[in-house]
Amino acid sequence: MLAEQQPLLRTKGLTRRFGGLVAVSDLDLEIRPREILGLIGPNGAGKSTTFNLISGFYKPSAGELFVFGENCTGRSPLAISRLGLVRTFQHGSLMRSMTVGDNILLGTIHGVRGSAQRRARVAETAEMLGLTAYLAEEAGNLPHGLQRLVSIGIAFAARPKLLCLDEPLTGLNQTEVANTLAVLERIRDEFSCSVLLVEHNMKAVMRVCDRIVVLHHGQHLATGTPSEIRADQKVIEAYLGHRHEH
Ligand SMILES: Nc1ncnc2c1ncn2[C@@H]1O[C@H](COP(=O)(O)OP(=O)(O)OP(=O)(O)O)[C@@H](O)[C@H]1O
Repeated sequence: MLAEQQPLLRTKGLTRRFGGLVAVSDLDLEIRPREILGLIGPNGAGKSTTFNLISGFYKPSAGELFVFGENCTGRSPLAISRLGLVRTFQHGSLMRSMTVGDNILLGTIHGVRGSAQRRARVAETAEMLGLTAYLAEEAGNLPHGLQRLVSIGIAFAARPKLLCLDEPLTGLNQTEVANTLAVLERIRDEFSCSVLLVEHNMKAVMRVCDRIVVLHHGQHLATGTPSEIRADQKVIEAYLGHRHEH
């Protein structure tokens, strides 16, 4: 198989139990180069657990995780991030009392050598996110939507090959959502970076994702393009028929 056709990430039978509860069960999924993959499902479906398993924050109870072809099962989050998989956190990952520029600089620490190169990376990242005018502002003073973009900026400053975003649209207004989706498309198209998007905003997921994986009760329910998922009877019954946005 040609390198560019290999999935960036693949799970095989990935399982995580918490006591008697199986939060993720026997999950096979793959993330391909240059795609935005949505991970959706009702509350408690296992999305966050999957996200934590993929980024190394949880160890699987069973199954395997391959990142860029390497077996990463049981590896630490730092070891996995050094391969080029970077994640954000549901409630943002920024330092409120630091400037936007210094926040983005944090994201360059492991991946970029030399202060001039780091400054250039911060400037390029800020430009890409539309944050150049705010570089000297304290991050905590920015509107919520811009703070969320700064969190993406910190993660993207490392120039990952796979960017994993945990509910990046929560609390954003329509303009901010549209803005963030445009950023995700640029990340995919201009930097050839894949994005894993865990998100409850279905309209946004349907608009921006190339493919979508649906979980239900910790199990894989469906995978497909947005139009395939919208038309999937199992998905409509389990999820899309109800309104689970929050
Ligand atoms: N650390 C934990 N300890 C015990 N149970 C957990 C833990 N994390 C998750 N669970 C349980 O695992 C199941 C899956 O939870 P998870 O948070 O992965 O779902 P989710 O799809 O992300 O939900 P939401 O949309 O509400 O964020 C739930 O029943 C949850 O209560």
